[in-house]
Amino acid sequence: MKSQTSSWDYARWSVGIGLLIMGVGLLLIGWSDLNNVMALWWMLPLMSVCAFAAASCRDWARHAAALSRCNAEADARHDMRRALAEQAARSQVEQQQAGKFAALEQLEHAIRVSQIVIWQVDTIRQEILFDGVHVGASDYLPEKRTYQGNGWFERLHPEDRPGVIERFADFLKGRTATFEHEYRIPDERGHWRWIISRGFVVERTANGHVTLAAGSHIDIHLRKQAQLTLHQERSLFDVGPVAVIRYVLDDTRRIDFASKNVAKLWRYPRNWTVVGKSTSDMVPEEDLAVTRPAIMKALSEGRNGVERQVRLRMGDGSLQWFLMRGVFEHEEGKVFLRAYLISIADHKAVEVQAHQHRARLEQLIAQLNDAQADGVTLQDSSDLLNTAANYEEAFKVVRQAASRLFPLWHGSLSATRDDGSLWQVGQWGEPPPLAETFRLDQCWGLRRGRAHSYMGNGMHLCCEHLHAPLGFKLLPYLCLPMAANGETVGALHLFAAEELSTQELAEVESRAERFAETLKMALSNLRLRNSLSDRATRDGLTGLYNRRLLDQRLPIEITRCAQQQMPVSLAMIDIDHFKRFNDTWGHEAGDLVLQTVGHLLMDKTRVYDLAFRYGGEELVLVMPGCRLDDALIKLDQIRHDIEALSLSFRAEALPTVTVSMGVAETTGGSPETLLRRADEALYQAKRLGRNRVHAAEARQNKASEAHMEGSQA
Ligand SMILES: Nc1nc2c(ncn2[C@@H]2O[C@H](COP(=O)(O)OP(=O)(O)OP(=O)(O)O)[C@@H](O)[C@H]2O)c(=O)[nH]1
Repeated sequence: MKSQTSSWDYARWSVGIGLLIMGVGLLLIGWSDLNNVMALWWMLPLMSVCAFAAASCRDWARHAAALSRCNAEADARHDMRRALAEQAARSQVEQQQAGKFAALEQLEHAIRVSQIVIWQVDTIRQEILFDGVHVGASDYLPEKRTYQGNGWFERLHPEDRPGVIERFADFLKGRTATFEHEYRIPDERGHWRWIISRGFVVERTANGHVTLAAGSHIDIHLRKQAQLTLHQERSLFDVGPVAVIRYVLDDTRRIDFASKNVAKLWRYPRNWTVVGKSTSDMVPEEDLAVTRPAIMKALSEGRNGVERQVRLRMGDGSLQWFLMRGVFEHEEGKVFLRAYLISIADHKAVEVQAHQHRARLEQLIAQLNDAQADGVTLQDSSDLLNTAANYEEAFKVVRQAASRLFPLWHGSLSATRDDGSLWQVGQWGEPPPLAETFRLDQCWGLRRGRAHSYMGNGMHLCCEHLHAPLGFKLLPYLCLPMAANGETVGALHLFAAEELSTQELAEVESRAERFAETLKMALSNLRLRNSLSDRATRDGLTGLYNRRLLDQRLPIEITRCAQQQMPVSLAMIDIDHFKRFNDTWGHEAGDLVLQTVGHLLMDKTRVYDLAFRYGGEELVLVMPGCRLDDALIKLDQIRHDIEALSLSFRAEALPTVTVSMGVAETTGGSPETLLRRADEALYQAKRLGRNRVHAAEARQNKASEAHMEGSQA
């Protein structure tokens, strides 16, 4: 300390002051008085004492001053300390207060940020005070609001309000220790938001009734929405349209999980379960063959899942389309497929419908194109038919046009004869066995005067001119009558090569009617022309072709058949003992016999065969394409039929009429030789006893033919 004085200082001060007093004493008494020098010796302690005293006095003074200063300083320090203490105390209070304020601010901030609303209920005042950030969607507004009475509850969602009121009443009446409930309140925009409200008791009466309670609201909207969505999704899988199954991707394909709704959705009994079954039990084999490789491919490519359309077997046995979204799950070294399945039956039905519409449209376009092509074909056919000289030419045109118009159909053309019956002009493809001649009433189309369609399903009548053998499966066919100028001129017959629908048959019928329309005028013209020509070519008594026509036609038929490597057989027919008959029964009766035999010949022979009156009672039958053996059989039948005739003239029975026949065959030989050989054979038949058929032998034929042709040359 600077103010402290050491005893050494006192000593220094004492010596100094003593020396000073002694000097002053010497000056006063003078150096001359050395007697008094001794006196100085005693003055020394005195001076020292004086100096000491002086020094002490100075120290005392200094001490006193220092003490005084110290006291003052001490007082000052005390004051300062007190002031500092007071200051510190004040600061502490201030700090405490400041801390409190900061904490409150932080709390308030935290409340605002966390969207917590603090509430306080005063049951005595019947009011609820809210403090904090009002729950809102985006623009939060600080709110300090008091609701009186039920003002707050009226803001709640109507569905939640009764529950909240009930629970809050329980809480206020002390029935529950705390209040906790989730409900909806409106936000600033009027949208409902979920909150959770929790409360606790602050004060209560002696009987337990709450007088003051406090609590908080916390916005749980997002969580609640997520909860609701999850719940909805879960219920979707349990009662909704999506079925969930899981099965192991090994050879068993065993299903180990299924949602509750599977039985209902798949139309199985309520207690039925798919768990434990294999996917093979549910999916048809052909679908499995495609779906399984697709699933395994997706797995091998490391995908998370797979999406397929599959058909599942329903409880009622039907197959229904489903969209399957599968997710792979790996568990305990096994791979499972969790499949979410939703019916796409409606979608598929629409798809099928759309496909049908598209197909129908394409069909219509095709029909339009076909119709245009048909129009061209019909026009061409019409032109050609009008120039056809005879039925054969007409038939060629018809066959060609029909093959183009009805490529998958076989057919036949019939024409009307003078007696009203019909004969087959020709046929193409492979129609069922048909009568070569038939009556008009044997065809339903001709009978009714309109197209007759036969579906082969037992619903339609089959025409009699079809001679389908027993067990023959008759496919759909059409008969289209053709009438012109008030008379039937013929019929077009079309036979399907395969089963077809009613719709398809109707379409062909419509087209065939147009074809028949074109055809009928040509047939009518042809018939008229033929009738005029018949008068020049037919024998007036018998109706058979005359010899002039035989001379024209025989070479044509031989050449035509030879081109197709076919023979022509020719029969010369002569009525036995006709002279005698005439002589006995008269010439008119003889005419009747000739006429009857002529008609029988026309009736009993094919349409291709040509019967001529060669001269007198001699008739000739030309059978193109007919071998000698077949001709013999046919001729013998005719001979028999003639013999079986029972004729009467003027109510008088005529005797049995018999004929003799000689037949020869040629392939490309001359007409004259053929006629001659047939005549020779006839001669033989007469010679052998009549009423018989005699054939020129094949070898002899050849030799004789060669010889005769050689001699003619
Ligand atoms: N009624 C009728 N008789 C005819 C006609 N044309 C020919 N005749 C007769 O037919 C007869 C032919 O007789 P013949 O050639 O002698 O032969 P046949 O009496 O039939 O004796 P065979 O032929 O040997 O069995 C003659 O009496 C002719 O008058 C005809 O148009 N009408």
